[in-house]
Amino acid sequence: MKLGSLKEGGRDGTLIVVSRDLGRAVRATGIAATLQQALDDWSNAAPRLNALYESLNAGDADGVFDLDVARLAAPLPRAYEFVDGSAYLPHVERVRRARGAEVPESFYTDPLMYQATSAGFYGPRDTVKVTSEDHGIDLEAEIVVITDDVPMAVTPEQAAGHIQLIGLVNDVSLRNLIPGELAKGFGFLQAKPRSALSPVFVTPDELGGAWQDNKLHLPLLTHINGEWFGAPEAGVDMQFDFSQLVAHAAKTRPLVAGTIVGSGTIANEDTSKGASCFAEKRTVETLEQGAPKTPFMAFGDTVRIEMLDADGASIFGAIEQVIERQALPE
Ligand SMILES: O=C(O)/C=C/C(=O)CC(=O)CC(=O)O
Repeated sequence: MKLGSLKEGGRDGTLIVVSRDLGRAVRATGIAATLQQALDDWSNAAPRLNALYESLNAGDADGVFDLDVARLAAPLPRAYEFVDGSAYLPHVERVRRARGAEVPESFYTDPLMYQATSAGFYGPRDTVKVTSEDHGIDLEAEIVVITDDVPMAVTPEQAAGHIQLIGLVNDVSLRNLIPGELAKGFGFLQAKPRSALSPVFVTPDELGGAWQDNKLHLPLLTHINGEWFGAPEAGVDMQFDFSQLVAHAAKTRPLVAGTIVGSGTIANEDTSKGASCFAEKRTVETLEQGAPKTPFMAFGDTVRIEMLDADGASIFGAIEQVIERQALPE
């Protein structure tokens, strides 16, 4: 099934069930007011939501309306946790090379992960607000999974059973703030502002054969200002699958229902697939042409991130955002 949230009813939005073709929706009133509420009681809520999804697709649900993506909040407008991995080593190698840092051997056996911002997510059409272009405005196109309650110290095999929903994220990154911030040794803060989530999250069964071995085997498409930017294969070069990433996050603490676990920026060894962030594109240009040619994003630029199924249909809907200057408070 496919689930989203309307920008109505409070800070956590209003849960809706969305048709497979993303054209229609129905409020999940009577089952759960918000997606977080549904995840808190997933074993009861999921079958009831799924029954509503089936009747919506069959055309016999009540209260159906046409879906307007502009009215959507992020499916989880705020979440208790967002932990973001970095499972695609070609990305790690390139961004580190760009700032003259080494890739330790342990990164190939022990997932890299940080505690990201979850207090507020942009909706799929919300503008990205940044105070200055000098920050080096970048996107990171990624896949996320959403868990139910995960006990502490689960194995990857056990963790796999706790992956309930899958979606996309634009992990907005401010590249010029990263070197100084990471040099302090405490991790990202100012360099990782709010991220945007896809219009809908979907259950793994919605992905058919594309969801295998806890990886999503499809390309993730990014366009910048309407131009193709990249379509790396998400099932290729993923060093750690989602069950390993969830188990890693849960090693010393339980994860609460609604925890969002990110894959890291989708990247392939094969540079002909393009990039999912400007930092990588600039590194490839430096290697091939001696210097980066493509600037980071500017105010007014648009980013579009989407994944299509084998028939060319959008699975999660598109994240489509304009970069906008945030005025300073008076
Ligand atoms: O090491 C750096 O300079 C920056 C790293 C990231 O921004 C990585 C990150 O957010 C995780 C990922 O997308 O793979």
